[in-house]
Amino acid sequence: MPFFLSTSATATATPLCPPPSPYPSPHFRLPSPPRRGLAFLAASAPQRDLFPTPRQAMASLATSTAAAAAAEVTHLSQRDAADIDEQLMGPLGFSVDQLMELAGLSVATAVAEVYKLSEHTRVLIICGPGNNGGDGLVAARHLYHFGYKPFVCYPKRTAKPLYSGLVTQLESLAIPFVPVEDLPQDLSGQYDIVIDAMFGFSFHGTPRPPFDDLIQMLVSLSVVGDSAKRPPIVSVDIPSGWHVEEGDVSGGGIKPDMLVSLTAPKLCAKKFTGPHHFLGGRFVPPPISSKYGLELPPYPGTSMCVRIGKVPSVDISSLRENYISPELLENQVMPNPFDQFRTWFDEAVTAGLREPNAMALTTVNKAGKPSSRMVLLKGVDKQGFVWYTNYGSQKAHDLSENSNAALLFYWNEMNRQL
Ligand SMILES: NC(=O)C1=CN([C@@H]2O[C@H](COP(=O)(O)OP(=O)(O)OC[C@H]3O[C@@H](n4cnc5c(N)ncnc54)[C@H](O)[C@@H]3O)[C@@H](O)[C@H]2O)[C@@H](O)CC1
Ligand SMILES: [K+]
Repeated sequence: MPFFLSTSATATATPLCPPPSPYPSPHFRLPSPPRRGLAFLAASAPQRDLFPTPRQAMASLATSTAAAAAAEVTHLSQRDAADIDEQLMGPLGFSVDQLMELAGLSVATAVAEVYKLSEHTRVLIICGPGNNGGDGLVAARHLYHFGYKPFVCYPKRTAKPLYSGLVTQLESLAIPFVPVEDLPQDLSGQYDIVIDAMFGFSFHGTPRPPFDDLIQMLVSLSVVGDSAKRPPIVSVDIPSGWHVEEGDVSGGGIKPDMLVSLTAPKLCAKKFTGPHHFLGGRFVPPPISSKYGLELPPYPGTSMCVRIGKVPSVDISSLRENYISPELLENQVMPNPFDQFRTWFDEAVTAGLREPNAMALTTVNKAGKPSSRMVLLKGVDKQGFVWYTNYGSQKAHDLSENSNAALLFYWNEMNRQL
């Protein structure tokens, strides 16, 4: 029969311990000796100790990622890409400004998803004369608003109101426009990301000046051995200079680290071997999907981009986050840890964190073997923290043998754990 457990085991703890950070952090102390451990209280609540929502969400994310990797994603010919463009902006009622805005936003969100602001701040966006360049101008604006520091190289400006408007918008943000001749031959020292928005699906032949030199600059960048020592290259829709269908025919072209395909990948994307392939341009209406038989991965939630293909294997030791938080000193925290918990919990809820009531519960059996699992907080008062479980669970067994337990809340987005 189900019941719930409440604990006051951590009532005397000082429950304030931010993740590793430059400021002094109070310690989490287990009470010594612990109070009356865990009280088994009769209740008729159903078993709720699982974590259905995030677990299901994880499963569905894993499934959709794997599905996207496994399923044959449609690749468009140059002709079909241009046809789709025409139909979107003809019978389907879109304007070029709208599509460009959504495309540029997709590029910016994909970049921000992979290259965290804390490690990649300065972004050089090299823009070409057509709509691919326009996507770059839009992405520059969004990246600025995300907190990045964009620099734009836009050597062949198009004298149309759409483009001059985008330039004015960037100028109003004091985003620097860098002339080609002012770019250093080696971009590594000055930029943390380089976005290639020179040419998209209308590119033909061989690149003409000044884009030939700019492409060579990116080629030299991509041959630097240690990828950690150079800015990653992000290509918008097509790696500039590649044949739209055949790819890098000469083998001497740009080797981007990331490709953001728009609407649907073009045929050349089959030759892309970099670690990050994303799809953007979340505007494809059903008449286009059915006419061209488009098989594309679903966009998760409200995202403007979705990863296509395999998730790259990560070097675990390279994962790190620079925590930037206001100072937290012991004399700033409330004397009663329950009051402090309530204040922080309310802040976590107000900040819109996903399941701020999720907590890790660690129990220990009579042999001293610890076990941890996630449970959901169901209440808190001066008596302690409440969650639900049933007599048959391992945690219930452990608690009946050993009343010591620990709880951990981890509110990553707020740099707080408790
Ligand atoms: N429906 C879609 O698929 C959308 C497409 N968008 C973007 O639009 C791009 C296509 O835009 P455009 O058709 O304007 O074409 P591009 O941006 O691909 O390039 C066309 C421009 O490049 C020049 N050019 C072509 N070959 C050259 C060469 N060898 N040397 C020097 N210059 C050369 C042309 O004279 C023209 O000015 C897509 O790749 C994508 O980035 C987005 O803006 C919006 C939605
Ligand atoms: K490009």
